[in-house]
Amino acid sequence: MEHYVDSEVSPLRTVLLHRPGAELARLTPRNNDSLLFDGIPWVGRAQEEHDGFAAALTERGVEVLYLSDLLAETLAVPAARAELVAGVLDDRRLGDTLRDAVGRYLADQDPDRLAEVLTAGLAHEELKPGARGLVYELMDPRDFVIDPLPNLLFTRDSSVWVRDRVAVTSLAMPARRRETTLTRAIYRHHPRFVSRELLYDPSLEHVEGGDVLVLAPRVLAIGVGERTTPAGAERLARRVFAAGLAHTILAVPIAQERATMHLDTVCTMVDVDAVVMYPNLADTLRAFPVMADADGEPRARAPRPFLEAAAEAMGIERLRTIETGLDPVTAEREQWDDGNNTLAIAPRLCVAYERNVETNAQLERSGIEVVPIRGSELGSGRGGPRCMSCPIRRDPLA
Ligand SMILES: NC(=O)NCCC[C@H](N)C(=O)O
Repeated sequence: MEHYVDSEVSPLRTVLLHRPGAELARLTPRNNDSLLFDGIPWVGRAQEEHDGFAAALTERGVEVLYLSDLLAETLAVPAARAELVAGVLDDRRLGDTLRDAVGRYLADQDPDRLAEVLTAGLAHEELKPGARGLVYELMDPRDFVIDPLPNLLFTRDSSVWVRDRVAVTSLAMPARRRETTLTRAIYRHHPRFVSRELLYDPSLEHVEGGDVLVLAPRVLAIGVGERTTPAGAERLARRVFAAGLAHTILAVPIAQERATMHLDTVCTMVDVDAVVMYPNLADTLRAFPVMADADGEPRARAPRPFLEAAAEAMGIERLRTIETGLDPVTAEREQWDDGNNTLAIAPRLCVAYERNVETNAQLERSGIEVVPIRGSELGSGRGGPRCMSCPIRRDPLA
C-alpha cells in the first residue's frame, strides 16, 4: 500500500473523495455566499451525482477512500479525538459557558456521530437545554454553534501528495479553514498513514491544493491568486526543495477572481505532455521558474510563457494544449462550469462534467477519452472532478 503521486496523469490507483452529506443541507440563501456556494444544491441529487463520479472511478479499478470513513476510524484514536474536539472548541465566538456545553455534547458522541458533527456542524437547536449561557441566548437561532463544512466535497484543496509525502494545506477562506483540522488528524493518526511527517501544515502561509499541479516527476506548478499567496508558494517551494521532491517549481500568477480561484480551474493535464486550458488565457498565462540556490532557498527566474517554461522544466519539446477552438462566450461559460477541471485516470483518459459539451467534444477529437459525469448539483459549489478528488496513489511515472 504505497502512497505516491509524481504525475497528474499516470494510472490512478487510490483517491480520497468526500460524499456530500448533511453539511450540504445546511446551505440557505442567507449563508450560501459566505459558505462559498453559488446556489442551494438539491442534496439527494448531489449525492447521486457523486455516487456516479465514484462509480466511474471504481469501475476503472480505482480504490475510493471516503473522508467520512477515515475520519470516523481516526476518531477511535483517543489523541485524534482530543485534537479534533479541541479544534472545534478553539473558537472565540463560543465563550466559556457555551464552550463547556459544546465540549460536553461532543464527549457524549460515538465516533460516527462525532464525525458527522465535525462535518455537518451543529445547529443552534441541536444543543439540548442545560447550562448553555448568555452567548447561546444571544445567538441568532438560525446560526450554527459549530459551522458546517460544505466544501469538504472538494478534497483536492485540503491536502496534496507529492511523491511519498503529504502536505496538509493552509486554506485561505474562513469558511474552509476547519477542513484541514480533519485532514491533518487523518494523516497523523489513522493507522493507514500514521507517523507521517507532514510536508506542510495549516498554520503556515496560505496554499490550497487546487493550485498545485504535479506536472511531471520533480516538476510542480503552483498557482498564486485568490487562494494561494506568494508567501505560501515560497514556503511550499522551500519545503519541497528541502525534501528533495522537485527540481523546478513554476509559480503561476492567476487573476484573483472567483472564476479562477485555483490554477486547476483554468488548466488540468490530460496526457503526459498535454493540458486542457481555458482558451481565453492560454496565450497570456506566465510562469516564474523557481529553483533552489546553493543554500536550498527558492530563487525565481524571469517570468516566461507558462507552456514554454513548463515544457523546459518537464524536459519535453512541447507541452500541448488541447485546442478547444471555442468562441470566447462558450469558453467562458464552460470554464465557469469547470470544463477545464478534469481528473485524469490515466494518460488520455479523464473524467469531466458532461455539461461542458463543446470542451468534451474537442477533447475527444484530440484523442482524449472523456468519462462524462453528471454535475448540475455538485457544480453549484464551483468545482469539477479534479477539485472533488485527492489522488493518494498513482503509478510512478519515473
Ligand atoms: N480546486 C478547486 O477549484 N476547488 C473548488 C473549490 C470550490 C469551493 N466552493 C471554494 O470556493 O473553495
